[in-house]
Amino acid sequence: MIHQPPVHFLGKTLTGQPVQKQVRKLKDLDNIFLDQAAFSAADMNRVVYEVFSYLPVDEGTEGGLFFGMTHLYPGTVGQEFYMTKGHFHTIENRAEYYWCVEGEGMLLMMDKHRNTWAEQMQPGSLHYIDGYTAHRVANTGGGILSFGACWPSDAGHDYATIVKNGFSRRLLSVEGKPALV
Ligand SMILES: O=P(O)(O)OC[C@H]1O[C@H](O)[C@H](O)[C@@H](O)[C@@H]1O
Ligand SMILES: [Fe+2]
Repeated sequence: MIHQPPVHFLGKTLTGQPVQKQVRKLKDLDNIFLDQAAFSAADMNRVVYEVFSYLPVDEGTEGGLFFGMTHLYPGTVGQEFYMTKGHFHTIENRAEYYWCVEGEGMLLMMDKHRNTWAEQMQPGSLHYIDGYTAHRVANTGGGILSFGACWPSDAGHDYATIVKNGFSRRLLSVEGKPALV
């Protein structure tokens, strides 16, 4: 039997059934940004990013893979660029790939010892995120940053550790340029 694949990935667009769309607004990113005054003054309904996910197996399936496309909008809160919440995986040893399709950004990674480093994202850049490593993406450009992701379906997302302790370094816009401080 010959099957048509159910999902198509054209440029930065993921379409077909079953693709799920998740929208994250500023109000979903409480306790993420450093400048709480700037955060409180901002429009909480502002969309920061959208994630389109292809989840062909149930969440938690050992050995399965998920696929996602994230569109992260440009913007800042205080001196910080719009960024994803960031997470460790609940099953800590699970790795992930990110790759940049469009735009300019920075992938922040932090290991269990709280060492933080960053990789530059530009169209075509491929990023291997090892297990035990928290990951967050910031949009440092003037347009949409689109990146793909592929991760194990049993990895899970541990957001709580990042909401509580953050990353050990922050990516700030200093004179319009990204600086890890
Ligand atoms: O989950 P966040 O930290 O908000 O990042 C946004 C999303 O980025 C990628 O698409 C990941 O693969 C998703 O698992 C993640 O949900
Ligand atoms: Fe992840």
